[in-house]
Amino acid sequence: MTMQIWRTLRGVPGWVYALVFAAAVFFAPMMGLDAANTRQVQLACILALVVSGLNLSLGYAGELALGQAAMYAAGAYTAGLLSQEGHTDIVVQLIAAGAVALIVGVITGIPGLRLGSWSLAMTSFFLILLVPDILAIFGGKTGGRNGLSGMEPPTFFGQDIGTDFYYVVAGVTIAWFVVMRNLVVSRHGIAFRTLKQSPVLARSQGVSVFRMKLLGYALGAIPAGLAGALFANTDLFIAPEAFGFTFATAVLAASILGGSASVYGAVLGAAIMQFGPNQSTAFQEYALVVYGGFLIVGGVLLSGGLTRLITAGRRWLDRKAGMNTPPVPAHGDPAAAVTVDPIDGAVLEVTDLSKSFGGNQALRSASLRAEPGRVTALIGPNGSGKTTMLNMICGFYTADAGTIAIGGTEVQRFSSHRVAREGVARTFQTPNIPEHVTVLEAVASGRYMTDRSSMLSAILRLPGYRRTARNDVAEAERVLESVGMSHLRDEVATSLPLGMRRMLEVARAVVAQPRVLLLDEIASGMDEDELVRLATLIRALRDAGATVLLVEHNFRLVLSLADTIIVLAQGEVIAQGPPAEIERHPRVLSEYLGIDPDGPEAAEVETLTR
Ligand SMILES: Nc1ncnc2c1ncn2[C@@H]1O[C@H](COP(=O)(O)OP(=O)(O)OP(=O)(O)O)[C@@H](O)[C@H]1O
Repeated sequence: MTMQIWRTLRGVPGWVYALVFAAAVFFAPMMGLDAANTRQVQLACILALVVSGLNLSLGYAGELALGQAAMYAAGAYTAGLLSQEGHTDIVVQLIAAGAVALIVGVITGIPGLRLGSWSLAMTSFFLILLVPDILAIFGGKTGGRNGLSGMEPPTFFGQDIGTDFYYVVAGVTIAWFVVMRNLVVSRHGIAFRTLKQSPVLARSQGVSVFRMKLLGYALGAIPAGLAGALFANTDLFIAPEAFGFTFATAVLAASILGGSASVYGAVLGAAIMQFGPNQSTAFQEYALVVYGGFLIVGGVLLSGGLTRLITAGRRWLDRKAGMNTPPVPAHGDPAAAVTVDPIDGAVLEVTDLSKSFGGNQALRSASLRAEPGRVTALIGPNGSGKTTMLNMICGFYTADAGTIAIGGTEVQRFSSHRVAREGVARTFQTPNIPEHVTVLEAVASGRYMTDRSSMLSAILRLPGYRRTARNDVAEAERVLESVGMSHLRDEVATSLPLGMRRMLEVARAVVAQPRVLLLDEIASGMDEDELVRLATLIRALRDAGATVLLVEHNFRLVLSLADTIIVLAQGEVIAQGPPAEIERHPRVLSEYLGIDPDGPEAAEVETLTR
């Protein structure tokens, strides 16, 4: 019975719950909520806005930045000063506050992000410490440490808002959360998560890490600015203490406690904070201690905050209700034909490439050429430089000497996201898949550079975005079908077994319609069926016109797939040619396979590979 109710509840789309909750918050005063609690909900909404900004930059873009308190101050003082000057319209104040906060975010974010590592955390931390001093310097206008008073009550197109101000706060908060939700579920949101987990993967998909992190931080400034304007109009008085270090810690604690990688975590964290410690005046003295406690509970004990706990509970109930389908082997005939749209492959030409790491010469004047419509395999013993070669083609390392050309364009000086934009897609030796995304989302994320669509169009759900999102899903479903994994589309991608995670990586690279496809040891961990599927897909890609460069230890697979084999040993190309030639090459037999070229084993290799 209980499980039946659970199944029914799970059948209701998630947005319905969000809508009901939003309506309950919006209409709370009409439904009889008293004035004191209405004020608490209003303050919780304002805090939730600030926390959501931190979630965008910390939880999604992976950058610990505490500057939200400063942007909150920027928004509040912008609204306050406008109000003093007689500009009481709340719409004007909100727009101005959001814009000023955005400018503060961009200006303070650039140096912090340029320096990399912990720099943004440090610069944003100092920004908070500077807020009271900056306000004191402009004391004539801001009232300095005494605070800014003399604000006029807010108006809406000339009408006094009065006690209806609550609806403005609730309305702005709900609107922002819709915007944020639209953003995080879009391809840009997945790109943020990818970036957080693996900047290397994000770059390989054409994402500019600096630009994206700045965008996350700067976008997070907007709700903080809006919250500032709303806060300033709540009591028509603001003072520097409201925006200091204690507030910044409260925001961080709420974010971590609620779950920073979650839209709803911001609401949950802010609500707990507002209805818990913030309500009591006796608590002020111990504020930092309590926030520290929340940080420990949220960050260390819960790891992922309360939303993660809720998700785990939901999964547990799903399992109890028999709703979880455990990953099962791939569906369908592994050898079934796969159709791939024609691909405009590009010639990959590497000439005299050298690279050393300290005294270790990983590549010595190595050259290779991979052509469209052909599978070129790169083989060699462990440590011979194969992965280094792929990493250099992708722009992860700079060359000591030599050139790399894709379709005639020299790319050896390009940053890795620019190489990706030239049409290079790759898989990784250790599968690199963002956490908490579904199989379908993970595969579709490979299309980030295909059919580009702006963040604004994603936020506003414009027709262009809807079309791109539809194409992303259709294309990802099609490729998943061809690798027999379409039934796993809604599984958590990282929960798949190794062979399937590798296949997922191949699918993710394929949806990008790459002109050059680099596959790094994808066969290890795959079972026989998966190997057949993989071979079928690679042949289909080749026949569609892609340039495939395959780094592989599975010699049998290499011999059955490759048109040309290039053999590396100690960073040097020691042999290249068609499979029939390579399998008899004495140096390949002795250095790669460790077989005496004249012994009986050499003949065995030939029969094995027939
Ligand atoms: N980032 C790095 N820093 C220092 N040395 C490196 C780095 N990357 C590779 N090397 C060294 O370069 C040499 C070539 O390594 P690489 O990983 O390219 O070989 P590989 O042929 O791909 O080996 P495997 O088959 O084991 O993956 C090795 O000696 C390795 O230790």
